[in-house]
Amino acid sequence: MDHVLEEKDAADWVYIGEGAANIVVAYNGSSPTLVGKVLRMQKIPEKGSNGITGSSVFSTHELLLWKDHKDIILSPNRGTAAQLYVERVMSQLLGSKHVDAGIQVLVSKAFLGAVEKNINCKRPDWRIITARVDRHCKYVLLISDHSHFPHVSGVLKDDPCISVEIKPKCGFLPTSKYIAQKNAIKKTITRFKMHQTLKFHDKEISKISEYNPLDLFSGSKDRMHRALEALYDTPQNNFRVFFDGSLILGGLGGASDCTTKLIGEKLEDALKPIIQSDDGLRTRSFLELIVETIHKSGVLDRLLNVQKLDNYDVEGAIHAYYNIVSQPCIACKELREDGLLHEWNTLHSLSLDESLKIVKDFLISATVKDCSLMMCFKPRGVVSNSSYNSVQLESTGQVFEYKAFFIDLDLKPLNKMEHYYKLDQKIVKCYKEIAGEECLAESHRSMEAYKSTN
Ligand SMILES: O=P(O)(O)O[C@@H]1[C@@H](OP(=O)(O)O)[C@H](OP(=O)(O)O)[C@H](O)[C@H](OP(=O)(O)O)[C@H]1OP(=O)(O)O
Ligand SMILES: Nc1ncnc2c1ncn2[C@@H]1O[C@H](COP(=O)(O)OP(=O)(O)OP(=O)(O)O)[C@@H](O)[C@H]1O
Ligand SMILES: [Zn+2]
Repeated sequence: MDHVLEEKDAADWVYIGEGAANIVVAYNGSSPTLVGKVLRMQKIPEKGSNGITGSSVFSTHELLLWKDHKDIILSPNRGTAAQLYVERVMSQLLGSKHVDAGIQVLVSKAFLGAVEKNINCKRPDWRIITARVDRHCKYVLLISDHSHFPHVSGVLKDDPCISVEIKPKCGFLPTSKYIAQKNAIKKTITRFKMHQTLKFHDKEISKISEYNPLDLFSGSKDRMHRALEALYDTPQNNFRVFFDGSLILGGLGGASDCTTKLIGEKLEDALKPIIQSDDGLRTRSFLELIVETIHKSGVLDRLLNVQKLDNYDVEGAIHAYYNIVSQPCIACKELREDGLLHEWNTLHSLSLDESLKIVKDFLISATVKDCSLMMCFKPRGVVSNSSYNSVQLESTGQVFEYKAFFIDLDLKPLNKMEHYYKLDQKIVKCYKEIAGEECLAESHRSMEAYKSTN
Protein backbone atom coordinates (compact mmCIF):
# COMPACT_ATOMS: atom_id res chain seq x y z
CA MET A 1 0.00 0.00 0.00
CA ASP A 2 1.63 3.26 -1.09
CA HIS A 3 -0.91 5.46 0.69
CA VAL A 4 0.34 7.36 3.79
CA LEU A 5 -1.93 7.45 6.83
CA GLU A 6 -2.25 11.07 7.94
CA GLU A 7 -3.68 12.87 10.96
CA LYS A 8 -7.10 13.17 9.29
CA ASP A 9 -7.31 9.34 9.07
CA ALA A 10 -6.80 8.78 12.80
CA ALA A 11 -10.49 8.94 13.74
CA ASP A 12 -11.16 5.78 11.70
CA TRP A 13 -9.10 3.59 14.02
CA VAL A 14 -10.46 2.15 17.26
CA TYR A 15 -8.64 0.45 20.11
CA ILE A 16 -8.92 -3.34 20.32
CA GLY A 17 -6.07 -4.37 22.54
CA GLU A 18 -2.41 -4.36 23.44
CA GLY A 19 0.36 -6.42 24.94
CA ALA A 20 3.71 -5.46 26.37
CA ALA A 21 5.17 -4.38 23.02
CA ASN A 22 2.34 -3.32 20.66
CA ILE A 23 -1.01 -1.55 20.51
CA VAL A 24 -3.58 -2.83 18.06
CA VAL A 25 -6.35 -0.71 16.51
CA ALA A 26 -9.09 -1.82 14.11
CA TYR A 27 -10.35 0.06 11.08
CA ASN A 28 -13.81 1.50 11.43
CA GLY A 29 -13.99 3.58 8.26
CA SER A 30 -15.17 2.88 4.73
CA SER A 31 -12.04 2.61 2.58
CA PRO A 32 -12.36 -0.80 0.82
CA THR A 33 -8.63 -1.49 1.13
CA LEU A 34 -8.71 -1.06 4.89
CA VAL A 35 -12.04 -2.64 5.88
CA GLY A 36 -11.37 -5.80 7.89
CA LYS A 37 -7.83 -4.77 8.83
CA VAL A 38 -6.00 -3.88 12.01
CA LEU A 39 -2.87 -1.79 12.59
CA ARG A 40 -0.21 -3.03 14.99
CA MET A 41 1.78 -0.10 16.34
CA GLN A 42 5.00 -0.50 18.30
CA LYS A 43 5.21 0.87 21.80
CA ILE A 44 8.10 2.58 23.54
CA PRO A 45 8.59 2.37 27.31
CA GLU A 46 7.93 5.57 29.26
CA LYS A 47 11.14 5.07 31.22
CA GLY A 48 14.23 3.09 30.29
CA SER A 49 14.04 0.70 27.40
CA ASN A 50 13.83 -2.96 26.54
CA GLY A 51 13.79 -5.07 23.39
CA ILE A 52 15.65 -4.15 20.23
CA THR A 53 16.19 -0.45 20.50
CA GLY A 54 18.85 2.07 19.58
CA SER A 55 20.07 3.26 16.24
CA SER A 56 20.81 -0.15 14.72
CA VAL A 57 18.15 -2.82 14.32
CA PHE A 58 20.37 -5.72 15.44
CA SER A 59 23.34 -5.95 17.79
CA THR A 60 26.61 -7.35 16.42
CA HIS A 61 25.90 -10.72 18.02
CA GLU A 62 22.39 -10.80 16.63
CA LEU A 63 23.77 -10.20 13.14
CA LEU A 64 25.78 -13.36 13.69
CA LEU A 65 22.84 -15.28 15.11
CA TRP A 66 20.51 -14.56 12.18
CA LYS A 67 23.25 -14.55 9.50
CA ASP A 68 21.40 -17.16 7.42
CA HIS A 69 18.52 -14.70 7.00
CA LYS A 70 20.23 -11.88 5.11
CA ASP A 71 17.00 -10.04 4.31
CA ILE A 72 16.06 -9.92 8.00
CA ILE A 73 19.40 -8.61 9.21
CA LEU A 74 19.55 -6.04 6.41
CA SER A 75 16.18 -4.58 7.42
CA PRO A 76 16.21 -0.79 7.67
CA ASN A 77 14.05 -0.74 10.82
CA ARG A 78 12.62 -2.89 13.59
CA GLY A 79 9.20 -3.06 11.98
CA THR A 80 10.51 -4.50 8.72
CA ALA A 81 12.72 -6.97 10.61
CA ALA A 82 9.73 -8.14 12.67
CA GLN A 83 7.55 -8.54 9.59
CA LEU A 84 10.21 -10.48 7.68
CA TYR A 85 10.85 -12.73 10.68
CA VAL A 86 7.18 -13.73 10.66
CA GLU A 87 7.16 -14.18 6.88
CA ARG A 88 10.47 -16.03 6.47
CA VAL A 89 10.91 -17.92 9.73
CA MET A 90 7.60 -18.36 11.54
CA SER A 91 5.46 -18.96 8.51
CA GLN A 92 7.80 -21.75 7.35
CA LEU A 93 7.71 -23.43 10.74
CA LEU A 94 4.04 -23.04 11.62
CA GLY A 95 2.56 -23.22 8.12
CA SER A 96 1.57 -20.25 5.97
CA LYS A 97 -2.09 -21.18 6.33
CA HIS A 98 -2.03 -20.09 9.95
CA VAL A 99 0.37 -17.15 9.74
CA ASP A 100 -0.34 -13.68 8.37
CA ALA A 101 2.81 -11.57 8.24
CA GLY A 102 0.90 -8.44 7.15
CA ILE A 103 2.35 -5.51 5.23
CA GLN A 104 4.13 -2.34 6.29
CA VAL A 105 2.25 0.91 5.78
CA LEU A 106 3.64 4.44 5.95
CA VAL A 107 2.26 6.65 8.70
CA SER A 108 2.93 10.24 9.68
CA LYS A 109 4.02 11.21 13.20
CA ALA A 110 0.81 13.24 13.52
CA PHE A 111 -1.28 10.16 12.64
CA LEU A 112 0.33 8.12 15.44
CA GLY A 113 -0.06 11.01 17.89
CA ALA A 114 -3.74 11.51 17.03
CA VAL A 115 -4.54 7.77 17.23
CA GLU A 116 -2.86 7.59 20.63
CA LYS A 117 -4.84 10.59 21.87
CA ASN A 118 -8.11 9.03 20.70
CA ILE A 119 -7.52 5.61 22.22
CA ASN A 120 -5.92 6.49 25.57
CA CYS A 121 -9.32 6.58 27.29
CA LYS A 122 -9.79 2.88 26.38
CA ARG A 123 -6.34 1.69 27.50
CA PRO A 124 -5.80 0.25 30.99
CA ASP A 125 -4.15 2.86 33.26
CA TRP A 126 -1.14 0.69 34.03
CA ARG A 127 -0.46 0.25 30.33
CA ILE A 128 -0.56 4.03 29.80
CA ILE A 129 1.93 4.55 32.63
CA THR A 130 4.38 1.97 31.29
CA ALA A 131 4.47 2.69 27.56
CA ARG A 132 3.20 4.86 24.72
CA VAL A 133 2.96 4.62 20.94
CA ASP A 134 6.39 4.97 19.36
CA ARG A 135 5.79 8.04 17.20
CA HIS A 136 9.21 7.73 15.60
CA CYS A 137 8.15 4.69 13.60
CA LYS A 138 7.63 5.57 9.96
CA TYR A 139 5.89 2.28 9.27
CA VAL A 140 3.30 0.24 11.13
CA LEU A 141 1.99 -3.22 10.36
CA LEU A 142 -1.32 -3.72 8.58
CA ILE A 143 -2.79 -7.18 9.22
CA SER A 144 -6.14 -8.87 8.67
CA ASP A 145 -8.49 -8.65 11.58
CA HIS A 146 -8.57 -12.23 12.81
CA SER A 147 -11.64 -11.62 14.94
CA HIS A 148 -13.67 -11.26 11.71
CA PHE A 149 -14.01 -13.06 8.41
CA PRO A 150 -12.73 -11.08 5.44
CA HIS A 151 -15.25 -8.80 3.84
CA VAL A 152 -16.38 -9.23 0.28
CA SER A 153 -15.45 -6.18 -1.85
CA GLY A 154 -14.85 -4.13 1.24
CA VAL A 155 -18.42 -4.50 2.47
CA LEU A 156 -19.08 -5.74 5.97
CA LYS A 157 -20.88 -9.08 5.87
CA ASP A 158 -23.88 -9.56 8.11
CA ASP A 159 -23.12 -13.07 9.37
CA PRO A 160 -22.49 -12.91 13.12
CA CYS A 161 -19.17 -14.36 14.15
CA ILE A 162 -17.53 -15.33 17.38
CA SER A 163 -13.81 -15.46 17.87
CA VAL A 164 -11.50 -16.65 20.57
CA GLU A 165 -7.91 -15.75 21.45
CA ILE A 166 -5.82 -18.25 23.38
CA LYS A 167 -2.28 -17.72 24.65
CA PRO A 168 -1.41 -21.37 25.31
CA LYS A 169 2.16 -20.85 26.69
CA CYS A 170 4.62 -23.76 26.95
CA GLY A 171 2.98 -27.10 26.20
CA PHE A 172 5.66 -29.56 27.29
CA LEU A 173 7.83 -30.48 30.25
CA PRO A 174 11.59 -30.08 29.68
CA THR A 175 13.81 -33.13 29.85
CA SER A 176 17.22 -31.53 29.26
CA LYS A 177 20.15 -33.13 31.08
CA TYR A 178 21.45 -29.63 31.77
CA ILE A 179 18.70 -28.91 34.28
CA ALA A 180 20.39 -28.77 37.70
CA GLN A 181 19.28 -31.30 40.31
CA LYS A 182 17.99 -28.48 42.53
CA ASN A 183 15.63 -27.50 39.67
CA ALA A 184 14.51 -31.06 38.82
CA ILE A 185 10.93 -30.07 39.70
CA LYS A 186 10.78 -28.40 36.25
CA LYS A 187 10.61 -31.89 34.75
CA THR A 188 7.32 -32.68 36.52
CA ILE A 189 5.53 -29.36 37.13
CA THR A 190 4.67 -27.04 34.25
CA ARG A 191 6.35 -23.67 33.92
CA PHE A 192 2.85 -22.12 33.75
CA LYS A 193 1.84 -23.53 37.13
CA MET A 194 5.06 -22.48 38.81
CA HIS A 195 4.92 -19.02 37.25
CA GLN A 196 1.37 -18.62 38.58
CA THR A 197 2.72 -19.10 42.09
CA LEU A 198 5.31 -16.37 41.57
CA LYS A 199 2.78 -14.01 39.98
CA PHE A 200 0.39 -14.60 42.88
CA HIS A 201 3.18 -14.07 45.41
CA ASP A 202 4.16 -10.80 43.66
CA LYS A 203 0.47 -9.74 43.58
CA GLU A 204 0.45 -9.61 39.77
CA ILE A 205 -2.65 -11.83 39.81
CA SER A 206 -5.37 -12.18 42.45
CA LYS A 207 -6.26 -15.79 41.66
CA ILE A 208 -4.21 -18.79 40.59
CA SER A 209 -5.36 -20.26 37.29
CA GLU A 210 -6.07 -23.99 37.16
CA TYR A 211 -5.25 -23.98 33.43
CA ASN A 212 -2.80 -26.70 32.50
CA PRO A 213 -1.12 -26.23 29.08
CA LEU A 214 -0.33 -29.96 28.99
CA ASP A 215 -4.09 -30.63 28.91
CA LEU A 216 -4.66 -28.22 26.03
CA PHE A 217 -1.84 -29.75 23.97
CA SER A 218 -2.67 -33.35 24.98
CA GLY A 219 -4.84 -34.30 21.99
CA SER A 220 -7.36 -35.86 24.42
CA LYS A 221 -10.69 -34.09 24.04
CA ASP A 222 -11.57 -34.55 27.72
CA ARG A 223 -8.33 -33.00 28.87
CA MET A 224 -8.64 -30.21 26.30
CA HIS A 225 -12.13 -29.45 27.58
CA ARG A 226 -10.76 -29.27 31.12
CA ALA A 227 -8.13 -26.77 29.92
CA LEU A 228 -10.80 -24.65 28.21
CA GLU A 229 -12.96 -24.61 31.34
CA ALA A 230 -10.01 -23.39 33.39
CA LEU A 231 -9.25 -20.69 30.80
CA TYR A 232 -12.90 -19.63 30.87
CA ASP A 233 -12.92 -19.41 34.69
CA THR A 234 -9.60 -17.53 34.98
CA PRO A 235 -8.87 -15.87 31.62
CA GLN A 236 -5.91 -13.70 32.76
CA ASN A 237 -4.08 -12.86 29.51
CA ASN A 238 -4.57 -16.39 28.16
CA PHE A 239 -8.18 -16.28 26.98
CA ARG A 240 -10.44 -13.73 25.30
CA VAL A 241 -13.72 -13.98 23.41
CA PHE A 242 -14.95 -11.45 20.85
CA PHE A 243 -18.43 -11.16 19.34
CA ASP A 244 -18.38 -9.45 15.93
CA GLY A 245 -14.97 -8.09 16.88
CA SER A 246 -15.97 -6.65 20.28
CA LEU A 247 -14.49 -8.10 23.43
CA ILE A 248 -17.03 -9.86 25.65
CA LEU A 249 -14.86 -12.06 27.85
CA GLY A 250 -11.32 -11.48 29.13
CA GLY A 251 -9.23 -8.38 29.68
CA LEU A 252 -9.14 -5.44 27.28
CA GLY A 253 -5.48 -4.62 26.75
CA GLY A 254 -4.47 -6.75 29.71
CA ALA A 255 -5.63 -9.53 31.95
CA SER A 256 -8.91 -10.47 33.61
CA ASP A 257 -8.61 -12.56 36.73
CA CYS A 258 -12.00 -14.26 36.85
CA THR A 259 -15.19 -14.64 34.85
CA THR A 260 -18.17 -13.35 36.83
CA LYS A 261 -21.76 -14.60 36.53
CA LEU A 262 -22.64 -11.41 34.66
CA ILE A 263 -19.92 -11.93 32.04
CA GLY A 264 -21.00 -15.58 31.71
CA GLU A 265 -24.56 -14.43 30.98
CA LYS A 266 -23.30 -11.90 28.45
CA LEU A 267 -21.45 -14.66 26.60
CA GLU A 268 -24.48 -16.99 26.68
CA ASP A 269 -26.51 -14.15 25.20
CA ALA A 270 -23.97 -13.32 22.49
CA LEU A 271 -23.86 -16.97 21.46
CA LYS A 272 -27.63 -17.04 20.75
CA PRO A 273 -27.41 -16.26 17.00
CA ILE A 274 -24.44 -18.61 16.63
CA ILE A 275 -25.00 -21.80 18.60
CA GLN A 276 -28.32 -23.64 18.54
CA SER A 277 -28.39 -24.97 22.09
CA ASP A 278 -30.81 -24.52 24.98
CA ASP A 279 -30.33 -21.56 27.32
CA GLY A 280 -27.49 -22.19 29.73
CA LEU A 281 -25.85 -24.78 27.49
CA ARG A 282 -24.44 -22.56 24.76
CA THR A 283 -21.17 -21.71 26.52
CA ARG A 284 -20.43 -25.39 27.06
CA SER A 285 -21.11 -26.03 23.35
CA PHE A 286 -18.85 -23.13 22.43
CA LEU A 287 -16.00 -24.57 24.50
CA GLU A 288 -16.69 -27.92 22.79
CA LEU A 289 -16.47 -26.17 19.41
CA ILE A 290 -13.04 -24.77 20.32
CA VAL A 291 -11.83 -28.22 21.43
CA GLU A 292 -13.20 -29.83 18.27
CA THR A 293 -11.48 -27.24 16.06
CA ILE A 294 -8.10 -27.46 17.77
CA HIS A 295 -8.33 -31.25 17.62
CA LYS A 296 -9.38 -31.44 13.97
CA SER A 297 -7.05 -28.76 12.61
CA GLY A 298 -3.95 -30.03 14.43
CA VAL A 299 -2.91 -26.40 14.75
CA LEU A 300 -1.47 -26.84 18.25
CA ASP A 301 0.49 -29.96 17.25
CA ARG A 302 2.54 -27.79 14.93
CA LEU A 303 3.00 -25.16 17.57
CA LEU A 304 4.21 -27.77 20.06
CA ASN A 305 6.79 -29.13 17.62
CA VAL A 306 8.26 -25.66 17.19
CA GLN A 307 8.22 -25.02 20.95
CA LYS A 308 10.24 -28.21 21.34
CA LEU A 309 13.15 -26.66 19.43
CA ASP A 310 14.13 -25.63 22.95
CA ASN A 311 15.68 -28.97 23.82
CA TYR A 312 18.54 -27.68 25.98
CA ASP A 313 16.29 -25.64 28.28
CA VAL A 314 17.48 -22.21 29.37
CA GLU A 315 19.84 -23.94 31.81
CA GLY A 316 21.73 -25.33 28.81
CA ALA A 317 21.19 -22.49 26.32
CA ILE A 318 22.55 -19.84 28.70
CA HIS A 319 26.09 -21.29 28.45
CA ALA A 320 25.90 -21.25 24.65
CA TYR A 321 24.79 -17.63 24.88
CA TYR A 322 27.92 -16.67 26.82
CA ASN A 323 30.04 -18.49 24.22
CA ILE A 324 28.53 -16.18 21.59
CA VAL A 325 28.89 -12.91 23.48
CA SER A 326 32.32 -13.92 24.90
CA GLN A 327 31.54 -12.81 28.42
CA PRO A 328 31.96 -14.64 31.76
CA CYS A 329 29.09 -17.08 32.20
CA ILE A 330 26.82 -16.10 35.13
CA ALA A 331 25.33 -19.61 35.23
CA CYS A 332 28.74 -21.25 35.64
CA LYS A 333 29.56 -18.77 38.39
CA GLU A 334 26.49 -19.93 40.33
CA LEU A 335 27.13 -23.60 39.59
CA ARG A 336 30.74 -23.27 40.73
CA GLU A 337 29.49 -21.89 44.04
CA ASP A 338 27.24 -24.97 44.32
CA GLY A 339 30.20 -27.27 43.42
CA LEU A 340 28.32 -28.53 40.35
CA LEU A 341 30.31 -27.44 37.35
CA HIS A 342 31.42 -30.52 35.39
CA GLU A 343 28.30 -31.24 33.23
CA TRP A 344 27.97 -27.68 32.01
CA ASN A 345 31.64 -27.18 31.22
CA THR A 346 31.22 -29.29 28.09
CA LEU A 347 28.87 -26.65 26.67
CA HIS A 348 31.66 -24.11 26.76
CA SER A 349 33.74 -26.32 24.45
CA LEU A 350 31.15 -26.15 21.66
CA SER A 351 32.03 -24.43 18.40
CA LEU A 352 30.57 -21.00 17.66
CA ASP A 353 28.22 -22.47 15.06
CA GLU A 354 26.94 -25.07 17.52
CA SER A 355 26.35 -22.38 20.15
CA LEU A 356 24.57 -20.18 17.60
CA LYS A 357 22.23 -23.03 16.68
CA ILE A 358 21.31 -23.74 20.30
CA VAL A 359 20.53 -20.09 21.06
CA LYS A 360 18.71 -19.50 17.78
CA ASP A 361 16.45 -22.50 18.40
CA PHE A 362 15.90 -21.33 21.96
CA LEU A 363 14.77 -17.88 20.80
CA ILE A 364 12.52 -19.28 18.07
CA SER A 365 10.95 -21.47 20.72
CA ALA A 366 10.57 -18.46 23.05
CA THR A 367 8.52 -16.70 20.34
CA VAL A 368 6.11 -19.60 19.96
CA LYS A 369 5.83 -20.15 23.71
CA ASP A 370 4.51 -16.59 23.92
CA CYS A 371 2.31 -16.27 20.82
CA SER A 372 -1.48 -16.48 20.73
CA LEU A 373 -3.94 -18.36 18.56
CA MET A 374 -7.00 -16.55 17.22
CA MET A 375 -9.87 -18.63 15.90
CA CYS A 376 -12.96 -17.18 14.31
CA PHE A 377 -16.26 -19.09 13.77
CA LYS A 378 -19.52 -18.59 11.92
CA PRO A 379 -22.36 -21.07 11.32
CA ARG A 380 -22.19 -22.49 7.79
CA GLY A 381 -25.10 -21.33 5.65
CA VAL A 382 -27.41 -23.69 3.74
CA VAL A 383 -25.44 -23.08 0.57
CA SER A 384 -21.73 -22.70 1.08
CA ASN A 385 -19.01 -22.53 -1.50
CA SER A 386 -16.59 -20.94 0.91
CA SER A 387 -12.95 -21.88 1.01
CA TYR A 388 -12.92 -22.05 4.79
CA ASN A 389 -12.47 -25.28 6.68
CA SER A 390 -15.44 -26.55 8.57
CA VAL A 391 -16.03 -28.34 11.82
CA GLN A 392 -19.11 -30.06 13.20
CA LEU A 393 -20.34 -29.64 16.72
CA GLU A 394 -21.40 -33.13 17.83
CA SER A 395 -23.82 -32.01 20.54
CA THR A 396 -25.94 -29.83 18.23
CA GLY A 397 -25.10 -31.23 14.80
CA GLN A 398 -24.31 -27.70 13.58
CA VAL A 399 -21.52 -27.09 11.09
CA PHE A 400 -19.23 -24.06 11.47
CA GLU A 401 -16.69 -22.44 9.21
CA TYR A 402 -13.53 -21.38 10.92
CA LYS A 403 -10.14 -19.80 10.37
CA ALA A 404 -7.20 -20.06 12.75
CA PHE A 405 -4.21 -17.69 12.89
CA PHE A 406 -1.25 -17.26 15.17
CA ILE A 407 -0.58 -13.71 16.29
CA ASP A 408 2.30 -12.05 18.14
CA LEU A 409 5.14 -13.96 16.52
CA ASP A 410 7.77 -11.39 17.41
CA LEU A 411 11.47 -12.01 17.30
CA LYS A 412 12.87 -12.18 20.85
CA PRO A 413 16.05 -10.15 21.38
CA LEU A 414 19.28 -11.98 22.18
CA ASN A 415 19.97 -9.70 25.13
CA LYS A 416 16.94 -11.23 26.90
CA MET A 417 18.86 -14.48 27.53
CA GLU A 418 20.15 -13.41 30.92
CA HIS A 419 16.65 -12.29 31.91
CA TYR A 420 15.26 -15.69 30.81
CA TYR A 421 17.80 -17.51 32.95
CA LYS A 422 17.23 -15.35 36.03
CA LEU A 423 13.44 -15.48 35.73
CA ASP A 424 13.54 -19.26 35.38
CA GLN A 425 15.62 -19.59 38.57
CA LYS A 426 13.30 -17.18 40.38
CA ILE A 427 10.16 -19.07 39.32
CA VAL A 428 11.51 -22.43 40.50
CA LYS A 429 12.87 -21.02 43.77
CA CYS A 430 9.57 -19.34 44.61
CA TYR A 431 7.55 -22.44 43.74
CA LYS A 432 9.73 -24.73 45.80
CA GLU A 433 9.59 -22.43 48.81
CA ILE A 434 5.83 -21.98 48.67
CA ALA A 435 5.09 -25.62 47.83
CA GLY A 436 7.44 -26.60 50.67
CA GLU A 437 5.55 -24.35 53.09
CA GLU A 438 2.25 -25.83 51.93
CA CYS A 439 3.55 -29.37 52.49
CA LEU A 440 4.62 -28.43 56.02
CA ALA A 441 1.25 -26.81 56.72
CA GLU A 442 -0.54 -29.88 55.34
CA SER A 443 1.45 -32.29 57.50
CA HIS A 444 0.83 -30.00 60.49
CA ARG A 445 -2.93 -30.09 59.79
CA SER A 446 -2.87 -33.91 59.48
CA MET A 447 -0.97 -34.18 62.75
CA GLU A 448 -3.49 -31.94 64.56
CA ALA A 449 -6.39 -33.92 63.10
CA TYR A 450 -4.76 -37.19 64.19
CA LYS A 451 -4.19 -35.87 67.73
CA SER A 452 -7.78 -34.67 68.07
CA THR A 453 -9.23 -38.07 67.06
CA ASN A 454 -6.90 -40.14 69.25
O1 LIG B 1 8.40 -14.68 30.23
P1 LIG B 1 6.93 -14.92 30.28
O2 LIG B 1 6.56 -16.36 30.13
O3 LIG B 1 6.31 -14.31 31.51
O4 LIG B 1 6.26 -14.20 29.02
C1 LIG B 1 6.10 -12.78 28.87
C2 LIG B 1 4.62 -12.49 28.89
O5 LIG B 1 4.14 -12.73 30.19
P2 LIG B 1 3.02 -13.81 30.56
O6 LIG B 1 3.70 -14.71 31.57
O7 LIG B 1 2.58 -14.53 29.35
O8 LIG B 1 1.96 -13.00 31.22
C3 LIG B 1 4.33 -11.03 28.55
O9 LIG B 1 2.92 -10.87 28.48
P3 LIG B 1 2.16 -9.66 29.27
O10 LIG B 1 2.85 -8.40 28.91
O11 LIG B 1 2.29 -10.04 30.74
O12 LIG B 1 0.74 -9.72 28.79
C4 LIG B 1 4.93 -10.66 27.19
O13 LIG B 1 4.26 -11.39 26.20
C5 LIG B 1 6.42 -10.94 27.16
O14 LIG B 1 6.90 -10.79 25.85
P4 LIG B 1 7.54 -9.42 25.29
O15 LIG B 1 8.38 -8.88 26.41
O16 LIG B 1 6.38 -8.56 24.94
O17 LIG B 1 8.32 -9.84 24.09
C6 LIG B 1 6.70 -12.40 27.54
O18 LIG B 1 8.11 -12.55 27.63
P5 LIG B 1 8.90 -13.69 26.84
O19 LIG B 1 9.35 -14.66 27.88
O20 LIG B 1 7.98 -14.35 25.87
O21 LIG B 1 10.02 -13.00 26.17
N1 LIG C 1 -4.59 -9.56 13.59
C1 LIG C 1 -5.34 -9.32 14.67
N2 LIG C 1 -6.68 -9.38 14.60
C2 LIG C 1 -7.45 -9.13 15.68
N3 LIG C 1 -6.97 -8.81 16.90
C3 LIG C 1 -5.63 -8.73 17.03
C4 LIG C 1 -4.75 -8.99 15.94
N4 LIG C 1 -3.48 -8.84 16.37
C5 LIG C 1 -3.57 -8.53 17.68
N5 LIG C 1 -4.86 -8.44 18.08
C6 LIG C 1 -5.34 -8.10 19.44
O1 LIG C 1 -4.43 -7.16 20.01
C7 LIG C 1 -3.84 -7.68 21.22
C8 LIG C 1 -2.38 -7.22 21.33
O2 LIG C 1 -1.63 -7.72 20.22
P1 LIG C 1 -0.24 -8.48 20.37
O3 LIG C 1 -0.44 -9.74 21.17
O4 LIG C 1 0.32 -8.63 19.03
O5 LIG C 1 0.56 -7.44 21.27
P2 LIG C 1 2.00 -7.60 21.91
O6 LIG C 1 2.32 -6.33 22.59
O7 LIG C 1 2.95 -8.06 20.87
O8 LIG C 1 1.76 -8.77 23.01
P3 LIG C 1 2.83 -9.40 24.07
O9 LIG C 1 2.59 -8.74 25.40
O10 LIG C 1 2.44 -10.84 24.14
O11 LIG C 1 4.18 -9.16 23.51
C9 LIG C 1 -4.01 -9.19 21.11
O12 LIG C 1 -4.04 -9.77 22.40
C10 LIG C 1 -5.33 -9.33 20.35
O13 LIG C 1 -6.43 -9.25 21.23
ZN1 LIG D 1 28.47 -21.53 31.63
